Amino acid sequence: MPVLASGSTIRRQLLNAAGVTVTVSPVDVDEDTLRQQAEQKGLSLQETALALAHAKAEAASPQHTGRFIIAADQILGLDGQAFAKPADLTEARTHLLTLRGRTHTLHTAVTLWRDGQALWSHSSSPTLTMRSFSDDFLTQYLQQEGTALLACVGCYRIEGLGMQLFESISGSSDAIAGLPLLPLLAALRQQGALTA
Ligand SMILES: Nc1nc2c(ncn2[C@@H]2O[C@H](COP(=O)(O)OP(=O)(O)OP(=O)(O)O)[C@@H](O)[C@H]2O)c(=O)[nH]1
Repeated sequence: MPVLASGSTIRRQLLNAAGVTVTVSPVDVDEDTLRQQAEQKGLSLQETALALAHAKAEAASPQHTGRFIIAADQILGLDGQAFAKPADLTEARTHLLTLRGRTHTLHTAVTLWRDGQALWSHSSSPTLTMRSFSDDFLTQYLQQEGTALLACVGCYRIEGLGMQLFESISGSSDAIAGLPLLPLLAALRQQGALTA
């Protein structure tokens, strides 16, 4: 059974729904410091997301010898500026007002490790254009979604009400939710962790 080195509920749900049972084993890496170091090295947001995914897999490795470890990371980019998950609903409102009527990118990376080695990784950059929703809609949306939004880097759940925020989307809904499934399932088959 692979290990999912993530505290993201939707990542586990996506794998379970696709028939992949995982052992959830979140890790505690200092994402802010790693992001700052990546920026100082001149890494792109996409490269930074991949570096963070690797850092999470590496942190999980010691306690899961011999097992496949799946780790992922997602950074929202708007005109080159990175957004992290909101600290509270006030910040979520501010984020959504900034994203309103504009196109942002979800730089998403996933990696597969075993015994301290990276076996495979993949990056995906869905782009999403938010419609110019009204202030009334935003107030209603925040009231309905509540603190569940604090777990979402874009302050939306694409699998639910979040879909009402958008004018257009390019990319798969699983990549938007934080885990590019088809490439990961192919990698798990290729490594013999799933039946081909
Ligand atoms: N439910 C849901 N979650 C989303 C969506 N878009 C982004 N997310 C979540 O936003 C989070 C992005 O932050 P990350 O730093 O990659 O992951 P995390 O939540 O900190 O969890 P770790 O993997 O333990 O670091 C992930 O949990 C994604 O699953 C969405 O549309 N729906």
